[in-house]
Amino acid sequence: TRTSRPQRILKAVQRKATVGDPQSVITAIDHFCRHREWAMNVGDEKGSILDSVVNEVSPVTVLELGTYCGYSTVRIARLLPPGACVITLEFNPDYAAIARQVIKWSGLEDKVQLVEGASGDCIPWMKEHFGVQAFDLVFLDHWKERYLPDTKLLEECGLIQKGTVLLADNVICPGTPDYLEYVRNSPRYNSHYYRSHLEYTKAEDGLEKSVFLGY
Ligand SMILES: O=C(NCCO)c1cc(-c2ccc(F)cc2)cc(O)c1O
Ligand SMILES: [Mg+2]
Repeated sequence: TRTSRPQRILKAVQRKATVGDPQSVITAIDHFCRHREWAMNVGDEKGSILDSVVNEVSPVTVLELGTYCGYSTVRIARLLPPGACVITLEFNPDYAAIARQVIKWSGLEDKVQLVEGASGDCIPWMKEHFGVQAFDLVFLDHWKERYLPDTKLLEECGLIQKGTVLLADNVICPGTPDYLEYVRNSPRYNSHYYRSHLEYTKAEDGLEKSVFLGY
């Protein structure tokens, strides 16, 4: 049977990127997805906004919801200082298997913990299992209907504390209307919309950054 799209993305990384060079992995995936086959990576345009938020927050612990092929995991991890790490959750085992290899090719495996499972099941175990107090940055990029319930679950588990920054992909396309309404109307969040485009296209999309103000 045919290879999968994630397998073809990994092949492009292995053909075009240099082992241990995260930027070359990012460039190889963006080139493949722009010129060969579209895929749902955050991409270079929104990726630059992600970079600027990571640099502004200088997080010690990052939670990424939705790994896919590991493109944004590599973007985030390449900016982290020694001792900082990103925990990334992926429900789909085929995506997780490819992401592990992409992350390894980039040489950033020491800064990444990839967890396979459903966010709703894994989040309640984060504190106990990973010794996490609270996340400094959460990048939401998984099933769009899970953004709001998982944000509420993170609040209930005490994994979001005063100053925690939530950065959500795809708030326009495919769209996360209930999540947007919540963070924009809640007195406990300060929200800002970064207007951009759906990865590798001219369609509008954007990132919503929401800072938790505490209770
Ligand atoms: O579903 C998504 N992510 C979770 C996967 O487990 C996702 C989808 C799309 C997209 C797809 C189809 C289309 F027509 C437009 C957008 C884009 C993204 O950036 C995404 O993150
Ligand atoms: Mg996305």
